[in-house]
Amino acid sequence: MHIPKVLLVNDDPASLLALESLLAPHADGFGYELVKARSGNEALREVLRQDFAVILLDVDMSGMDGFETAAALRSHPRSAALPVIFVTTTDADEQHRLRAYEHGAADYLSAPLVPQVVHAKVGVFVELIRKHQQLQAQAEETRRVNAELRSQRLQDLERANRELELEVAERKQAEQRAHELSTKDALTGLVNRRSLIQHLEHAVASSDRRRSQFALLFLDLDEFKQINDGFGHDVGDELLRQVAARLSAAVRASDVVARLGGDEFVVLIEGKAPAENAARVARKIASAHARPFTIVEHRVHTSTSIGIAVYPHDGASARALMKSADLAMYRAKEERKQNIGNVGGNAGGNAGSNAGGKVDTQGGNIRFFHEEMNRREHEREQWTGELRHALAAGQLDLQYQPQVALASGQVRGVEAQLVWQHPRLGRIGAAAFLPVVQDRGLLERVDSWVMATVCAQAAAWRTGDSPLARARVALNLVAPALGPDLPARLLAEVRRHHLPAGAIVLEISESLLAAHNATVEPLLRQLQGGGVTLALDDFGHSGTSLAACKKLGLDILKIEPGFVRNIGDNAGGTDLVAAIVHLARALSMEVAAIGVDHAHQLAVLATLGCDDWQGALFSAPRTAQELAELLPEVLEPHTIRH
Ligand SMILES: Nc1nc2c(ncn2[C@@H]2O[C@H](COP(=O)(O)OP(=O)(O)OP(=O)(O)O)[C@@H](O)[C@H]2O)c(=O)[nH]1
Repeated sequence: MHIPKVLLVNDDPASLLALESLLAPHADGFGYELVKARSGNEALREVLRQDFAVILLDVDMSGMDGFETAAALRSHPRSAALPVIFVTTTDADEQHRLRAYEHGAADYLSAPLVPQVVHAKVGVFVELIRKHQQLQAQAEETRRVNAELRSQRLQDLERANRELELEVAERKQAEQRAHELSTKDALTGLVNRRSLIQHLEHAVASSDRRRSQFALLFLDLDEFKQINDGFGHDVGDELLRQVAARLSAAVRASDVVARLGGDEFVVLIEGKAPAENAARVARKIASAHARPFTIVEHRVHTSTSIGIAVYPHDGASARALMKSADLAMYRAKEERKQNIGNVGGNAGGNAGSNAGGKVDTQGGNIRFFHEEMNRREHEREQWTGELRHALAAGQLDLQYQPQVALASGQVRGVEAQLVWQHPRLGRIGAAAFLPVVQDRGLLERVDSWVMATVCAQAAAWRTGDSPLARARVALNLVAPALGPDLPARLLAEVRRHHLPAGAIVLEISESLLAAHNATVEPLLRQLQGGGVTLALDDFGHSGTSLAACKKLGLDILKIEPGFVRNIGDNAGGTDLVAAIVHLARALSMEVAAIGVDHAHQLAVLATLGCDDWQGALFSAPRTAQELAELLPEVLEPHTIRH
């Protein structure tokens, strides 16, 4: 607390000293300080500098008198409330006294000054300021304490909040852990048996609601026990983990992969065509197992037996379906064992096979619970195996069907068609095996062979004096999609054989375009940039719009045989072909008709302004050898017979 101060103002030094002397003993005793000012202005300066409890102001000062000084003090906010005691040495009248009060006097003293009176009056104000200071100090303390309490409370709240958040997070983590423990397999992180049953029951309910199907794959590693025994349990564990990873990589994110325990796994496949998808996934899994696993310094070979059951055919409940899939897996395992027995009794198993003598089962055996599906799967496997063999054994060949210009009757080109000299079935076309063989890698290898053979043949015709020296050669692909590397593969063959632009035509099916419009466009541009002509095969077969043909910038449109067959019928078949020719013209595309077997069809096509045609009426597809033998007779300008 500050020591209270009392300001004495008088322009007469003697009076000022007298007043000071009068107050000094009291100031010492009462604990306040005296400050002197010798004019009104000096008093004003002092009150701006320091705080006073009271001011004793002489009224009769020369220059600025006491009243003027008081008025100035009142006008300043800092001193407006400062109590003023007027002091006068003259014997003031009542008028004078009133004037003083009008100027805001707190009190009035006139000569002769009685010390006790002056002490008492000054003491009141000093006491007042002391009380005021005390109150201020208390208020300050209260504010400080309040602020402290607030901040303390805030800190307490924040701490409590943090503790609460931590507890919530810990509880959540614990719940998550508990959930994982109850739903996940600890070794592999896959869905566990308990959770799989729930997934299955859910799948059953949703399948019943939608009247849809779903498939269950039951997998068991072959001779896993021997791996455990041969390499140790830790290697066995790591193998299970790696198998889990390969399984997860082989399926879509929406499929459920579970470990039942031991070396048993289950994959649940929902969505469209679950049986077909299951077979595909099973093959993918089997081939994923065909690659060895690297565990520490070991290269471990394994394979898996897979049983497939489809809901609701093969089981009316989750458990019944599991049983069927398990049974199918068991049969797959039995078959495998029999095969191994047949191959040479290498029942030494994987540990033995890891040492070198593994019986190649393509990574596993797959068996449907349902016999019909098994039959189909078996058929598919057989065709795939035979085609793989056919490619290696040179059983594949190409036949060429001439394409004739309608206006001139000249052979403009040939369309290469894949044929297979099948050892059992004789010569068969690609249509016989394409729907069955789904091994995309194999089909792409067949395409590579077709591209290389067609380009080599085209080059051979061009170098000799063959009537086909200027013919363009069209080829068809067997793979179900235009892979991103297809242009590079085909153009490499074109360049290898020094074929000029326009020598090779790639026939693209409507289905090939339909599925991949956005990704296909740049591939088509790349092919055209490399001099390959593009034809849309079998137009009208699956409803490609002409606008799409225009957008894709195709060069030739081949009208499918079904339309050609209907030429001349009474149901507007001719009009339909006329409309197609007309629209193709409008899009600046060449038009060719396929499957022209009768002269009347040819006559109509001629009147419609079709560019080329191809069909039995001119020639069936023939091998290059056969074509050469038939030359020149077949390749003479053709005469249209009406
Ligand atoms: N490393 C490891 N082994 C396990 C685990 N759980 C079970 N096993 C072993 O896995 C083996 C399962 O063997 P089976 O599937 O019955 O037999 P297999 O040797 O695979 O023979 P087949 O299935 O008939 O080809 C047993 O030897 C179990 O001891 C595990 O968590 N880790």
